[in-house]
Amino acid sequence: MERIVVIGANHAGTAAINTILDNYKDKEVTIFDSNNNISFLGCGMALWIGNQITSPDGLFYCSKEIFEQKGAKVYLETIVYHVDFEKKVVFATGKDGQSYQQPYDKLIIASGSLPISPNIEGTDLANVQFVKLYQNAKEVIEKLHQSMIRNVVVVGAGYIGVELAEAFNRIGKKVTLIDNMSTCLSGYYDREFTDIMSKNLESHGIKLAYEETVTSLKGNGKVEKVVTDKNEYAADMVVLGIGFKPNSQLGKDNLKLFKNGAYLVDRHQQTSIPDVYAIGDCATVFDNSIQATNYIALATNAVRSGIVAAHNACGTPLESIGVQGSNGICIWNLKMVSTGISLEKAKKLGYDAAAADYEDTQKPAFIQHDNYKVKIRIVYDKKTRIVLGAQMCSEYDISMAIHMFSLAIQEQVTIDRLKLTDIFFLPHFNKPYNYFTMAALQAE
Ligand SMILES: Cc1cc2nc3c(=O)[nH]c(=O)nc-3n(C[C@H](O)[C@H](O)[C@H](O)COP(=O)(O)OP(=O)(O)OC[C@H]3O[C@@H](n4cnc5c(N)ncnc54)[C@H](O)[C@@H]3O)c2cc1C
Ligand SMILES: NC(=O)c1ccc[n+]([C@@H]2O[C@H](COP(=O)([O-])OP(=O)(O)OC[C@H]3O[C@@H](n4cnc5c(N)ncnc54)[C@H](O)[C@@H]3O)[C@@H](O)[C@H]2O)c1
Repeated sequence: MERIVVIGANHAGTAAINTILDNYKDKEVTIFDSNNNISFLGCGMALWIGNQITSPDGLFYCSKEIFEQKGAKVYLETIVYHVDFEKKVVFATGKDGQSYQQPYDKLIIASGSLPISPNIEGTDLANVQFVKLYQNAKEVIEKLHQSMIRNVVVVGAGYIGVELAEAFNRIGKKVTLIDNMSTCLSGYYDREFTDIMSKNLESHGIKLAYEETVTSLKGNGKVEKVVTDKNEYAADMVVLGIGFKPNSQLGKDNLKLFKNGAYLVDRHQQTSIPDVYAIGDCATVFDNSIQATNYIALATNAVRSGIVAAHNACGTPLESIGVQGSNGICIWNLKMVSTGISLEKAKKLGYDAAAADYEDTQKPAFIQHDNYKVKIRIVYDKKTRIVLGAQMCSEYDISMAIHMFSLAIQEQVTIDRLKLTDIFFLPHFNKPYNYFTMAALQAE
């Protein structure tokens, strides 16, 4: 039987493993993961901390037992410390000190990402928290129950930081949100959108500290304050959410790497060494919005890349169709979704880019209930007319709408083709002149 070894069994690894076990019965699958749990949905962390869900049970969708029932060998709490890419052998050590030398015919690396730690004094103080694993969330919740934690400082106003700022505020904590950029969510939206989110955060009592760089964390055993280049903030707990870096420790000396250290992979998820695949947060993606290799750490990319690698590793050629970094966030019922690149990012990348903006209510004025304003921006290249990105914001659930733009970017559709796209009208749902059409018609 062909031997397939998978290193890492979280979202990317789990997708690859289930695809193999469900579709290819003639493979011998061996799985190593250093954690004691798998498939933890990090996105549930803020809901759990903010008491919007009362238990973490629903935040797992797979387990060691499920893999074993499907015939795999699973070693949890087992760290892979070396791979001999020549001899095709994986070396690992279990929590009990047991060592493993596992030969492979095909190797899938799904070693994910690691939280970026700011290089400042005081990160080792008690109550300074990273938030990536189930254990991190559990520890935060236990501390919130045990000790008097009043002031929480969240460093990083990206997706994790904004979601956790809301979560701590929901349970009555005084929250300060710090970011070294001039706004929140700057990696995903233009200012016209992030200012709406900032107003939303402030209106709920979050103190915003943008364009500030944390220089040290102070305290005596436990953290007591955060010092930035401009201010000082009292802190009984500090949460660090300043981004992830790819975890490419195992193959960095043998496999070709992207500029940020992620494993460079082709459209089959294959690395620079044949029969070695990399998926999820440790690997690059093909970004359709810029038609180039990129790094976008999202569970959605992790899952799709896992499926693609599994089929290729089992001999079924399958090409990734690329991604456009579609994402969404919902903070006190303000929903924002985006795909592709923002106008600011497009210009920084040298595109002759423009934005077609529109704002309107979802339904005709004669509908007096559940009729919210929707703000939309379509970013396009003035030269090629191709859609580069889109952003939407509303209290209305616009999550389905962004998928249309995701597909448009994937298929390299021009904004002119969008102008007359067939979009139905029914007053219960939308307007005859809906905001997609009206925005596209604004294009210069
Ligand atoms: C708080 C939070 C909220 C998030 N919310 C969202 C969201 O709403 N939507 C979204 O799309 N994405 C979200 N993400 C991002 C998403 O969680 C990641 O993109 C996803 O986890 C990537 O999956 P992965 O399997 O590639 O990597 P990881 O989840 O990092 O898993 C890597 C696995 O490999 C194992 N491993 C690593 N090295 C070794 C080794 N040497 N030996 C053995 N095992 C090893 C680790 O134990 C781990 O289980 C969120 C992330 C966080 C932290
Ligand atoms: N809803 C979602 O789709 C969702 C939710 C959570 C996480 N995620 C993903 O998980 C990954 C990690 O999320 P994240 O929020 O950690 O990363 P992020 O990249 O979304 O945000 C990091 C933030 O930290 C800021 N920052 C960086 N260095 C800093 C410093 N030294 N001081 C202060 N601020 C600093 C950045 O400006 C940025 O705003 C991302 O890929 C994100 O897309 C997605």
